[in-house]
Amino acid sequence: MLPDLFSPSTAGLSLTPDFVAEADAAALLARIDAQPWRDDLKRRVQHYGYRYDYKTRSVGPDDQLGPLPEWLEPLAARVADSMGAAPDQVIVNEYLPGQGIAPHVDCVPCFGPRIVILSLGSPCVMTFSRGQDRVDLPLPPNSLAVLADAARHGWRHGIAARKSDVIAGLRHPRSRRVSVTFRTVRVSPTAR
Ligand SMILES: O=C(O)CCC(=O)C(=O)O
Ligand SMILES: [Fe+2]
Repeated sequence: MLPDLFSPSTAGLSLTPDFVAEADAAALLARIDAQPWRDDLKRRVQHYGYRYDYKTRSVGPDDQLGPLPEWLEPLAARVADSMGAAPDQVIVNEYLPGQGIAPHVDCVPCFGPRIVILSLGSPCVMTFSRGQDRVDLPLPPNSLAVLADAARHGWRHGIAARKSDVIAGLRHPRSRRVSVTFRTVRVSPTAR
C-alpha cells in the first residue's frame, strides 16, 4: 500500500487503515464540530494541550492550554502506542475543497520524534517531498499515519490546495476533510 520509497522500515512512515470505526469517526467529528474553531489561518483549526504559534512557528511554556480534553483522551491513549509516548498536543485541521497545507517539516525543536495524523472525512493525497523527489500518499478516511525517522525529519509533507486528487488513476473530487494531529511537545526544562 505504501510507495516503495516509504517502506516503513527504511523511511519511518506507516499507515494504518481503519484505525477508527466509521461510527466512532462520526461521533468524533460531531464532538469536534461542537468546539470553537480558530479562523486565523485560511483553514479552520483547533488547538489542544499547547497552542502552536503560526507566526513564530514555535511552542513555548506560555503556550500551555491545559490537559487534553476528556473527549480526546481515549483516542490519545490508543495513539500513545503508535507514538511510544503520551501525546500532549493536538491540532485539528479542517480542509474544505481547494484548501491545503504548504510543504513543511513539523517544528523539530518544538515537537517529539513522532507525528501521528488521524484522517476523517474526505480522502486526500498528502505529498512528501525531498529535493526533487515527490511521493504522493493517499490518506483514506479513518486511517492513522505515523511520521517518524526520515518521514518526520528528512521529508517535507504537504497537501496541495486543489479540489480533487488522482488516486490510482481515478480523479476523486474532495469534500470536507478534518485531520487530528497528535504530538509530544518539547519545552526546555529551564523554561518550565
Ligand atoms: O492535516 C494533515 O493531514 C496534516 C497536518 C499537518 O501536517 C500539520 O498540522 O503539521
Ligand atoms: Fe505537518
